[in-house]
Amino acid sequence: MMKILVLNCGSSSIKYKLFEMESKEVVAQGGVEKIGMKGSFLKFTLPDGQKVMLEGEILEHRAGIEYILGVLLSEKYGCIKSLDEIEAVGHRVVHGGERFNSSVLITDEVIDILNECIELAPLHNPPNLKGIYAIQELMPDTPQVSVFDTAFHQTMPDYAYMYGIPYSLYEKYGIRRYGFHGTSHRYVSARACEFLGVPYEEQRIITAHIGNGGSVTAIKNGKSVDTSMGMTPVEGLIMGTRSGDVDPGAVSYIMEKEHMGTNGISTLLNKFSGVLGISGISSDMRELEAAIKAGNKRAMLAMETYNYRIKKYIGSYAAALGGVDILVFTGGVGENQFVTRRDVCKNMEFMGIELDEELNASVRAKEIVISKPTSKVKVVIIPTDEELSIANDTIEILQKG
Ligand SMILES: Nc1ncnc2c1ncn2[C@@H]1O[C@H](COP(=O)(O)OP(=O)(O)O)[C@@H](O)[C@H]1O
Ligand SMILES: CC(=O)OP(=O)(O)O
Ligand SMILES: [Mg+2]
Repeated sequence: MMKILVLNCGSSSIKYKLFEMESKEVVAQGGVEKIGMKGSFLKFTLPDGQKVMLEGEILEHRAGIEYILGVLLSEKYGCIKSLDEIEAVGHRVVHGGERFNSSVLITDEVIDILNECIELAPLHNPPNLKGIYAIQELMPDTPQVSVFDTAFHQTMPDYAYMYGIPYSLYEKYGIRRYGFHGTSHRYVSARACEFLGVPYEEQRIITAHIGNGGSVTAIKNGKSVDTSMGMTPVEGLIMGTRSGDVDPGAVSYIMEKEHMGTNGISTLLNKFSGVLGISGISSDMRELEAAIKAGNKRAMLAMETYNYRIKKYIGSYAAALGGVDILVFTGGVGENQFVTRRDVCKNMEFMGIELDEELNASVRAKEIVISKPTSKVKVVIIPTDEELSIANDTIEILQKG
């Protein structure tokens, strides 16, 4: 029985899923949170759905992974007898720069390149690398695979990824659009075509991955041709705590007025902006909805701004693609929150989008068509599964040898 461990190592957290690959079943899942902080813990879900939380002093990523492996092996909560049962480990790696257009087996050379990519993603790549190093130490004979957020978007044409700044900055520092969430955009777009029974290589698809972070991607004939996130995951949509598009002139103005340095402005735009920043309430759409119901005006404004930005990206990508065949909603918000889907699709009949509003309001988190039969654009919900996609890539790379 072939098992694959998938790891998503963030700055202070590690999420994991262990897959049984014959059945594609998740046999264990959970995560470590608050690494290096007070009150760190490991939380996981047992096969019967029961949640368990174990506190522990988890000072760094290696300790977190050791803790996870310990639980997988434990008599009480475990599901494996030996680490040898884990055939390979697949990692979510955020930034692969221009060097990777698909998933790869991790070698010393790959690790060197990942280290070079740290400059492009200082918040994301270092913890990803820590996870890779920890597995090298704890399971030295187990192959590891790196699955990049950026890889799927490497097919973008140059005119879509260039910024309007001096070309020398692209040459010197690689400043360009890279795009993220590629594993999700690739998975849901392909899955939508399977579900609808149409050939992936012949569709114009817009995928809206709307979770805590969010991005919209234009996909033509199976290839990403544009995406809303940029050199970093802060561009594009308004997100839970990230600003999305802001006039660069406003950024330098804020820095001057508020006496902010580069760290200050980065924290402001990444952690205190977006839905949280506008509403002053929360980054979580469920809490925003509750506040709207209670009559909070700024919560309402945050929601409208958020939905409007998604609509604008869909309109611009329809232009980029020369029309749309399929519109996919995914991610925590895209799958669950019907209000966002409804408002984004409102008054879009001119471009062939006719949402079945009643159906839309009654469904969540399952594969379903939510457009009317007469709608030229098929609007679908496809729950994303980045971890399964990473596990599938990992197996594929192993089998290629
Ligand atoms: N039932 C729901 N209704 C509305 N929004 C939801 C619901 N469940 C989750 N969300 C939203 O989805 C977000 C998490 O999305 P997710 O894709 O899981 O994020 P990430 O993977 O980036 O952490 C939450 O912050 C919340 O705003
Ligand atoms: C890369 C990235 O932005 O990921 P997330 O939106 O899941 O935080
Ligand atoms: Mg996400």
